[in-house]
Amino acid sequence: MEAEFWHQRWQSSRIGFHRQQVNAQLSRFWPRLTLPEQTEVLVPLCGKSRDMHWLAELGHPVAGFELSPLAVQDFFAEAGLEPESEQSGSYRCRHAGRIHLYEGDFFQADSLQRRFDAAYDRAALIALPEAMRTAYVDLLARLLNPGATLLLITVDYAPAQQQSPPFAVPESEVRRLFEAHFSIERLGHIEEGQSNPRVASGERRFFDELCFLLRRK
Ligand SMILES: C[S@@+](CC[C@H](N)C(=O)[O-])C[C@H]1O[C@@H](n2cnc3c(N)ncnc32)[C@H](O)[C@@H]1O
Repeated sequence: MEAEFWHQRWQSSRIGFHRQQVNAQLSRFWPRLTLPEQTEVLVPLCGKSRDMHWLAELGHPVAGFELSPLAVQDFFAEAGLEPESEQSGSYRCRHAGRIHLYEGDFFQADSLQRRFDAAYDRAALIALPEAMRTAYVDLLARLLNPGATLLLITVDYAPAQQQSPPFAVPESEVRRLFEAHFSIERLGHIEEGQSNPRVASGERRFFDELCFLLRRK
């Protein structure tokens, strides 16, 4: 999607992807990664996700990347935090406690010359249209050290829509995109069923949330 699409979504508060609760598959499966608490976690396309507070509370430094200044501002304000701010390469970096949010285009992240041993993607890959996904995966492969782990959460639903996010990214697509650079294990699968309004209305046949553990080769 174009940057303007996301800026408009934040400006008009059309952020249906944002959750008040920590993602259930994150809290269930993160312990499987058995990461030392000092391991910094890369969170691409982070929005104002509360999952970042959860990771920081475990002791992890967190490096989030987010296009929207409004999202970054809200993230800290809603937590009652007053971040410090500094320029870091082409990014404005706002940080408080263990959490650093890099404001700008994640696709420029190479320029920081940073590498990570862990990453968390919830609603980042599925926010990108098909044409951008290979570039996203290639960038993740460059940013993650060999042996690094990525907890990836996607959605799969039918009938799939092609025009706007969230895009359906089934297991076959995850394997096609990542298998050159990562080993892949599917950890979990939540069927929203009738609790999803579009399934309940008959507009969609199913809506599932998938969770994968990927390890950089
Ligand atoms: C679907 S939302 C998911 C946000 C977050 N991961 C969550 O779980 O709530 C996608 C987010 O990515 C941001 N975004 C989109 N393209 C981006 C880019 N190129 N660089 C950084 N952030 C981007 C959008 O502004 C939006 O906040």
